[in-house]
Amino acid sequence: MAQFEVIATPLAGLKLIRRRCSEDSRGYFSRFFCAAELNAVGFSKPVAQINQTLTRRCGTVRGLHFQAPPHAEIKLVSCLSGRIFDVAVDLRRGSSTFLHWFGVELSAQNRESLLIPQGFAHGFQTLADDCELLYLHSTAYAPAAEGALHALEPRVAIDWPLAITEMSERDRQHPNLTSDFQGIEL
Ligand SMILES: Cc1cn([C@H]2C[C@H](O)[C@@H](COP(=O)(O)OP(=O)(O)O[C@H]3O[C@@H](C)C(=O)[C@@H](O)[C@H]3O)O2)c(=O)[nH]c1=O
Repeated sequence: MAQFEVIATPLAGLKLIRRRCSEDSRGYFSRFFCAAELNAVGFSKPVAQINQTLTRRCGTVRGLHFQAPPHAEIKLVSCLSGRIFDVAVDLRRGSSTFLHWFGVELSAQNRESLLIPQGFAHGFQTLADDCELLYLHSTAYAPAAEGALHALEPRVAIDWPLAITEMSERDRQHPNLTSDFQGIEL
């Protein structure tokens, strides 16, 4: 039996993954990652790195981040405690949804993850204090390949659910996109 329900989003290749779970009086069992099943729906490379973050304050935004080719990466983003509004932005050159964004609530309770293909920027806003995230990446961290968009980039115009309470100094400094930005050639 499939362990994941795979839900399409309006952005081709970007998928919401709902983990099934079996419960009994002790609690529950839920498969978190399965190479065979998730390869087939877009996590088509081995996991190269797993990262964990804790974000203390409700309303904090992290992102929007991506890695440029040849270090472009697939990410599976999950929220292990708390609630977040998770966002992916299509940066693929020539995409019919170029610069469109998709946002969804991820939480420990809904057991949903966002499977983000190469060519997308990613960010999130915490909807509660003390949000813990787990990221599975297909590519190792490559600081020289890091790219970013400002969370308030006007050409993307993300409708963040809450007032932004905190951002990193680095994320505050990202410049707006220039009018000639054509996206990422994968
Ligand atoms: C992203 C990353 C950062 N670092 C280092 C760099 C820095 O010293 C410290 C904190 O990095 P940052 O401030 O960039 O962390 P953060 O702003 O949380 O970055 C994350 O944001 C979200 C939205 C994502 O999608 C993630 O992939 C990642 O880019 O950790 C690693 O060692 N490995 C990594 O994979």
